[in-house]
Amino acid sequence: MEVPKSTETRWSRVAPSLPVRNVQDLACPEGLTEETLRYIRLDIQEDEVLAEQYSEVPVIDLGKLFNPNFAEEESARLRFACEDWGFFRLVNHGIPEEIIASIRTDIERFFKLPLEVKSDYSQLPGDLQGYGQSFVVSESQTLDWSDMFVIIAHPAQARDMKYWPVQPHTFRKSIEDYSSELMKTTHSIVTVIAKTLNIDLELIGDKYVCQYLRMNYYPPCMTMAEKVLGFSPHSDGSFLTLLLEVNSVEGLQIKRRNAWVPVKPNPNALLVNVGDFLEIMSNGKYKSIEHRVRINTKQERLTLSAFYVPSLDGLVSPVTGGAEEKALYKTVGVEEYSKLYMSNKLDGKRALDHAKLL
Ligand SMILES: O=C(O)CCC(=O)C(=O)O
Ligand SMILES: [Fe+2]
Repeated sequence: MEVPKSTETRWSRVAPSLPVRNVQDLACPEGLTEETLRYIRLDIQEDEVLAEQYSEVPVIDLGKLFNPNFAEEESARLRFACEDWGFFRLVNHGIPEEIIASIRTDIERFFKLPLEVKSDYSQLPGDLQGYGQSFVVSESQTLDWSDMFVIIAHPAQARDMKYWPVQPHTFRKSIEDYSSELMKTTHSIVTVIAKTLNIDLELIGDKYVCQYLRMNYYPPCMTMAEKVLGFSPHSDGSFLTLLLEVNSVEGLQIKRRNAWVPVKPNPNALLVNVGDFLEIMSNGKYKSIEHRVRINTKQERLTLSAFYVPSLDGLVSPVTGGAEEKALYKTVGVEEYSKLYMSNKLDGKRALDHAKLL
């Protein structure tokens, strides 16, 4: 897969950084201060939370997708998951346990480093790479009760990176190992997705060339957990996203039939979701679903999201099944769409709504 060299610098124009406070450093105050009060959200949707649907997120077994005895049935389940939920749990994903264990440990260690050390990482060259305050966030995220560290980790691009974080000292290896394993897993899923949509794999080939790893840290908040959000409601501006729950503290909720469904962490699985570009390409058959993160009163939540994004030069068009199926989306330029996604010019709508044909 070709990865355009210019991607890194162009991203800084697509997604300029907004200054945000380091939330972990606010140190879960016992009382409210002026600084923490600004995180109180008046817009937390009071939609129903359906805790009883907790365990219903579809589970897909990657092994079965490639086992001739089960492939047909499992692919049908995958199709249902993408159509009806936009999310699924991936079990039997094939990533060696040691690799997952190392990345988990290193992410935990990373967020425990003193603020000065982590902040140094925000000065690293490479635009889409940085920690906390100086890093790219969209306008709606400036009030999020969380910190993040993002790194471009597509193996081909990562090799060109000259400066890697040196603490924890195994960080680079953990990231590289996880990243390349995950790339293989993603390729397998995409192969099946292409089949279920009856789309030539070649047509999808350039839709998941860039992999961005984003480590999320959601500090607990004793005094006002109910009033803050770790991550504002959003759908992902990716083709596909694969989430690893670094620890098992809950918080993620997904929108389903106008209610929020909490997702129970599963240490042995990944959580996969359809992103905006896949919704467009599937002409709306597969859904890029809104999700958000709530905050815990006592425990920190740690996750690692991997976003698979098309090359900035590319275009994404809806693929229709023939003359009788009308296109419901415009063809979008990836760069232009990403700019819109990151901007605050969405008038309360999602970027995806701008891609829909009326
Ligand atoms: O941390 C989570 O559970 C969700 C993160 C997420 O939605 C994202 O990174 O886009
Ligand atoms: Fe997300």
